[in-house]
Amino acid sequence: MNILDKIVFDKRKEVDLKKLIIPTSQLEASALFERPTVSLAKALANSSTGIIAEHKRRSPSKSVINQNLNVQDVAVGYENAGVCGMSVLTDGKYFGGSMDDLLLARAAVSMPLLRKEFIIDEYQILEAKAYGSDVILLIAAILSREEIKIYSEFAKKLNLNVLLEVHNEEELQKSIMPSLDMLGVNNRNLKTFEVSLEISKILSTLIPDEFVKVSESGISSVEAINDLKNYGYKGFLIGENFMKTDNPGKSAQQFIKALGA
Ligand SMILES: O=P(O)(O)OC[C@@H](O)[C@@H](O)c1c[nH]c2ccccc12
Repeated sequence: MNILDKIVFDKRKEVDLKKLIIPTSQLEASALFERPTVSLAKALANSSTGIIAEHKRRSPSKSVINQNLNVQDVAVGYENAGVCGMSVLTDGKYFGGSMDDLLLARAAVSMPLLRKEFIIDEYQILEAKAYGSDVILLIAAILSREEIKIYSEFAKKLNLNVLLEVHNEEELQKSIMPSLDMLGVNNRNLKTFEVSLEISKILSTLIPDEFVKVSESGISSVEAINDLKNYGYKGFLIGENFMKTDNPGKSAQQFIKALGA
């Protein structure tokens, strides 16, 4: 089993257990379930910087990144820096995140929040909404075209934006459908952890114009962003580069200033 298979194997067990503890009726009764969501796709389309900043304590590829921070401080720091939105890792076992991280971030900021998760069940989409998320991530590497269709349409009905993540041409071709808002190219192969920004460049021409293009992972310089902008990218998902510092908000602020946009 590769790491992605392991994550999905564990995730199925986790979701089955969660369903027994918190039924969907309870999720739907959450006060946040009625909250009007905000669109990350629109924020990116109207932005000249396009930064989506991530909260990530650790990862299977890097082990510990930063375990000493308060998620609310990070969220407020990112928002003050002027990012377009924040990605909050909610997987516990491999990334050290939690649903509480999402809830706490929601309580602290009003910018669009993306629930960064391995979604394999509609239950997790209801959960995302109930904990204050505006956007969900769907990962093409772990879903069939049919599942992507069902989950994205379900998310749209809940007024959530959908970011669909691909890593190669095959995943991209199988995923294109009108119920997606943003197409993200993950520069990191989730099976081998290899990172190359060339993936974003190669796949850029195959993404239809109606989708907001997002480049994800391994981005650590202003030059990389200016380069990717030439390939039509409007969104840039950055985690480690900010999270490895003592003050991710301040790092994001300096980064955005250096972008000069
Ligand atoms: O820390 P980085 O290299 O800037 O990457 C952020 C983000 O793209 C990465 O965390 C990510 C992209 N897709 C994912 C899917 C699951 C978990 C994590 C991810």
